[in-house]
Amino acid sequence: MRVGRAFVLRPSPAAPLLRLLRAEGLVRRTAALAGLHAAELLLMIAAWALIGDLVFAGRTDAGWSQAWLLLLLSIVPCRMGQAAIAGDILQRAGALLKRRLLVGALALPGDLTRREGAGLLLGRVLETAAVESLGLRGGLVSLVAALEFAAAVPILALGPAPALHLALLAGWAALSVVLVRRTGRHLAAWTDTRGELTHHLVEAMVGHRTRLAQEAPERWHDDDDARLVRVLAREAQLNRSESLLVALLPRGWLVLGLAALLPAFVGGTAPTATVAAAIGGVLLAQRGLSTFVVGATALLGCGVAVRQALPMLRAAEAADDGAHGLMLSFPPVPEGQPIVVARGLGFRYPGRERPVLRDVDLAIAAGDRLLLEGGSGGGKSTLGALVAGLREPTSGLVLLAGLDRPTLGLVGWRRRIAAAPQFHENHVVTAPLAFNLLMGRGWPPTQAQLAEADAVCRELGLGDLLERMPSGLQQMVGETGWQLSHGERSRLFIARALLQGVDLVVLDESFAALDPATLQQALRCVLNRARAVLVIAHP
Ligand SMILES: Nc1ncnc2c1ncn2[C@@H]1O[C@H](COP(=O)(O)OP(=O)(O)OP(=O)(O)O)[C@@H](O)[C@H]1O
Repeated sequence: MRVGRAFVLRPSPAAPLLRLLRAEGLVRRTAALAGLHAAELLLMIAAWALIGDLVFAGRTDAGWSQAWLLLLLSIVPCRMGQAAIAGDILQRAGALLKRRLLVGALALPGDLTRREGAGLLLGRVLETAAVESLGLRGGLVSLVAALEFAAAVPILALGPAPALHLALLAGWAALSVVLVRRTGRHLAAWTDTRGELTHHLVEAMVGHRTRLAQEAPERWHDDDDARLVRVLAREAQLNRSESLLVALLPRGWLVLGLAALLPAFVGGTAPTATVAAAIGGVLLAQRGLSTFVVGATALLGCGVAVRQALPMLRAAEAADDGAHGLMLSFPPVPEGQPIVVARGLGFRYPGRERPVLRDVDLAIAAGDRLLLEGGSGGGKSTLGALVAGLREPTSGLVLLAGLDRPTLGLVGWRRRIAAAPQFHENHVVTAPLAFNLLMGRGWPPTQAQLAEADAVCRELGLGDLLERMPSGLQQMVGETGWQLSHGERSRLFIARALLQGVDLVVLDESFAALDPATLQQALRCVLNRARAVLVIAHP
């Protein structure tokens, strides 16, 4: 069902980013900022050139001094404009970045979150704060440094040793790049070891109760010291590299730049005005280098953080691509009509030699009540995840109401099929019970949705629980709230899937924790309420 899609021309990967930046007015604002800074530099150079001319010509009358003052004063509005625009850019770009990261964090593929583990992902999220603070400021500061550097070049060209000065400046710029890259490597290594430490700590905390019960106390902190020593060693390397950058680059240039003027001083051949111009150029380039060190250090931090945030930014892009299902309408599939049709379906987990599923044909129609049984590890949950759109097949085709996944997008798929994954894959969010039940329907809920949630809970045998909870449906549940029992949680998961009002509900071992009488009651509720259901269970 990819008809027509092959003819859509894909824009370059930078195009969506540029579109976003344009939409936020960031390109225009950055150009305005660069313009104001260039104006400030020109005014400053003109002011100093004017005063230099006057002093060398011995003319110090009031008119010229007033012109000089006027030039200096015009710098003030330039500076004010720059500060206002820079603040505006930081605020807009920060908001844009936060939005993208939030979209991306929720759209991360399930396998990636599982593979990396909560700790490493938390580390990534924390690092992304640096993208905003360091990246944006670093970018603006580097822009200023580039302008100062560019302004120094023509001024040095006016001096008594233009070729020597420009060659030295080029060499020094090359050295700066080498030192910055070296610092970047140390920063990346330090960030990686720090991320591993965060991951280790989070894993230790998540598994805290198991470790208390199972692990010998003398082994609780086995690895901690070694990890900490590794982080500190990397940090020391980074500090040495940064010190060299900050101390050597601007000051080294000042010494070299002034030393290059010595022959002109000693020989006394060059006109004083050209020597003064060259000193001005050396000082301006030194200012550019100092600014560059600040900007480059910030940009390095940002680069490392972007590397961490990349999966989230990519996932945000994929979510944009997968959101076209929003534009389609989803009338319920009529009784007897196919909801899901799969042909030659296959799935192999990355890194595994053999596929878990091979050549599966499957058809589920509106009104069907299906039971999928099989031994442990046979691939039942994997098939359920493929049907629910939580995984994509490695071969074969799945159609949902006649459309394929690229056409519907994840959003469209979710509008037709709801899944209650296995217990260890499902989660009670720390929030009111009502939110946990209706999170698939948007928030805040209507009175009718709340009444429906209440009715489904009672049909599933959760009436007693609702009576016992002081705040009923508004009771906080989850890790730090009311602790639901195993059987209560599994019925919450069933209710959550039923309340999404979709064509097909996939329930993966959702009844395993229930006693026989409660199981019968829950099954009756599911059979009454679901338009079609696929139940996965052990024989
Ligand atoms: N992320 C993964 N990476 C590699 N292999 C996996 C992954 N998830 C599952 N498997 C393997 O795929 C096989 C099928 O798993 P699946 O969970 O689909 O089986 P199941 O029939 O639902 O099993 P059970 O009844 O025990 O829940 C198992 O051998 C499992 O170890």
